[in-house]
Amino acid sequence: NDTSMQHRNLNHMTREERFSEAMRRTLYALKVLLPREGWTPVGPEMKYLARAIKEFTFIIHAGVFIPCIMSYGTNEQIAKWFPLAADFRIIGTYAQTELGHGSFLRGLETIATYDRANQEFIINCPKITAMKWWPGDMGKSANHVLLMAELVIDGKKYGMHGFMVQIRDLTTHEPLPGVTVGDIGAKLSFESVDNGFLYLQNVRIPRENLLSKLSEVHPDGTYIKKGNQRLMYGSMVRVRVNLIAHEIVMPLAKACTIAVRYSAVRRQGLINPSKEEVPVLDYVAQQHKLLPQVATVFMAHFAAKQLVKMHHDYSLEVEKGNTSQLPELHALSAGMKACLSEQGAAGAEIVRRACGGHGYSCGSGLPFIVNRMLATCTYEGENTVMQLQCARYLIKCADQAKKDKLTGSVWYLSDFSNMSCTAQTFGDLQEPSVLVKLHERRAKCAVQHAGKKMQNMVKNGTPAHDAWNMMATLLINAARAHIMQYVVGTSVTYISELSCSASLKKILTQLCALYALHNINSNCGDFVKFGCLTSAQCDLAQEAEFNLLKQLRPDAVGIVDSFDFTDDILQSCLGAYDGNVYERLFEWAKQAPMNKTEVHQDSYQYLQPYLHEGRDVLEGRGRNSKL
Ligand SMILES: CCCCCCCCCCCCCCC/C=C/C(=O)SCCNC(=O)CCNC(=O)[C@H](O)C(C)(C)COP(=O)(O)OP(=O)(O)OC[C@H]1O[C@@H](n2cnc3c(N)ncnc32)[C@H](O)[C@@H]1OP(=O)(O)O
Ligand SMILES: Cc1cc2nc3c(=O)[nH]c(=O)nc-3n(C[C@H](O)[C@H](O)[C@H](O)COP(=O)(O)OP(=O)(O)OC[C@H]3O[C@@H](n4cnc5c(N)ncnc54)[C@H](O)[C@@H]3O)c2cc1C
Repeated sequence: NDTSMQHRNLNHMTREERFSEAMRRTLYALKVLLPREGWTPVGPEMKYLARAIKEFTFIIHAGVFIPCIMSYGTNEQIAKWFPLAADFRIIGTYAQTELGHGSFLRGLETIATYDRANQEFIINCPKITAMKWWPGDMGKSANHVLLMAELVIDGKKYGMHGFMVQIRDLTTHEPLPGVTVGDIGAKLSFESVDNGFLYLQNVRIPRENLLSKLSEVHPDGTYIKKGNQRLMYGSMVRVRVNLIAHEIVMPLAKACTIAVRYSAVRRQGLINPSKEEVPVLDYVAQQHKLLPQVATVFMAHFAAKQLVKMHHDYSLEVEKGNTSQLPELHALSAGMKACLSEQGAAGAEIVRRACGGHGYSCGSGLPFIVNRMLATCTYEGENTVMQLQCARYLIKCADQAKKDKLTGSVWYLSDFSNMSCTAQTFGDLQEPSVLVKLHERRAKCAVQHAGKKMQNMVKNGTPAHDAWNMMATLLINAARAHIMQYVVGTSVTYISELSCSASLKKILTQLCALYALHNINSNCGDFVKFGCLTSAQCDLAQEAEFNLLKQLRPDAVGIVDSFDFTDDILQSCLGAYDGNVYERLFEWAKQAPMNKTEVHQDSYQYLQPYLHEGRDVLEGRGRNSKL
């Protein structure tokens, strides 16, 4: 209710206005509304803040830079940098991606050379492709970066390390000597974020600015490893775990709220010719577009909660020096981020398109969501690369399953019990336990299929790396199948253990079954190819999905209302709670800058001569053209 937090209409603002407004609102929220002892930008309030603000800035500062200080810094370094960053007295970003490399981290070219005489690191981007490119908050906001660079001592390379580098003067905010920094320009979305470029030339930093939890350089240049070097990748794992809730589940929930509410209001066409126009939500085709996406919100939310818990438990173990869970967590977080961002981004576009022309209007609030969700398929690990990372782990586990009983998220790879499906009716296929088994069997077969294909190629003399490259599509499918069985399995467990009313549990169980059946029907080739379902059972699976659409239709609006987004957050003429779509759209359009004058003078000057000729002809004073 604080007017300082109300959103002006973003679509009618310039990019620079949105950048400034997001910064004002974010700092107001964090510094005025939230100042409490012990508050940190990575605390529980963030999920409320992320809900409460449609566009905020300092996402990387709060979501990546600060957690990295905690992950990579020694206690002394944390004590120095964390309070400054948590209180926004320094603004940082995570500068890893370069103009020439983003996915292949071993190819990064920025160099940090140790200067023993002065006990400093000299940071250099040796060529244009080494320039840091993309980091959020870096173009105009950040005065520090957590720079990921190749450490070099006496000509020897030690791999990627994290360095704290100041890039702007703390008084004037001007770039420091050797620093060329700026905004990378207009993007598909994230208008309020200053993703930036950073070119460093002979920038010197003290030895103490190497974040040294995992390794350190002594004054004489001796390099000491202090832990599992794969923890150097740990920040990416944490962000992949966290971004699912913030950047996939929540935006998709907003898009579904808008599209379902609008579909309940928008009347268009007839089902029964003798009756009146129907709300488009009565069309089964519309239900088939919208309701599986609503189900995805819930299932992704449940699976993400489980992943966050797994990451939390893993983090406690790492503190004790036990990193044994890291490979599974890396594979699961990479696969979940990739598969759920793929589903979420596609789902947001499906529901946008289901809103017809008004879904194409920025006044619907949907283009903002769709464009922003598209970025989740690229940042924090491009999806293909992430799926292949997940597949790499699955293939290794499938080999191990031949001799060991596996546990954790891959346990099903060593489950050799009879997994044939005996479903005789569509009701059988709505049973959670049947759906879980079907997904486990499909995943197991997909992983084994990809592995077998590669083994056969290698047996016939193909080098392993070529076999891997040629079977990449099968490997990606195996990763998707693995994640789908994880999402379905964890959701079924979560719902069964949820203490809630029977009516709510019934709805959640129906949504879970809808999500699983929609996935089966969208991938029935796999389910038949791997012998999970017969062709007749595939027909039953379709019948089962349609039956659930019918059962869920009456509660569709109530279900999205339960996401509880305010009109101010949705910023949607189609999704406002009162359903006054047309009045809101008209009011919104009238506020467009184009309409601040009746005649748009800048364009009218070009049109005027022709219009006056037309006027003269029509008023009998001019000659008509020969056309
Ligand atoms: C004020 C409001 C605040 C709101 C806060 C909200 C917070 C939450 C929301 C956050 C918003 C999100 C914004 C994100 C912005 C975007 C940021 C970025 O994009 S940062 C840059 C991200 N970049 C990447 O992810 C790069 C991807 N590439 C890689 O990770 C690696 O290059 C690679 C894994 C693809 C390959 O690495 P490489 O060293 O070549 O490894 P190999 O493939 O050879 O594998 C070797 C070995 O290492 C293991 N491995 C690889 N990665 C990891 C890892 N991350 N963790 C653990 N282990 C890892 C791999 O499994 C192999 O193991 P092996 O046993 O040998 O099989
Ligand atoms: C909105 C946004 C915010 C970002 N914020 C940050 C940030 O704060 N900090 C930061 O460091 N970075 C950030 N990034 C950069 C992001 O991490 C990279 O864009 C991402 O890692 C992909 O790297 P790339 O762009 O170099 O693509 P590349 O790695 O060049 O990949 C290009 C394409 O090649 C294919 N490909 C690449 N490798 C493989 C492979 N091994 N197998 C098969 N196909 C492959 C894929 O199709 C891929 O899409 C951001 C990016 C975006 C879009």
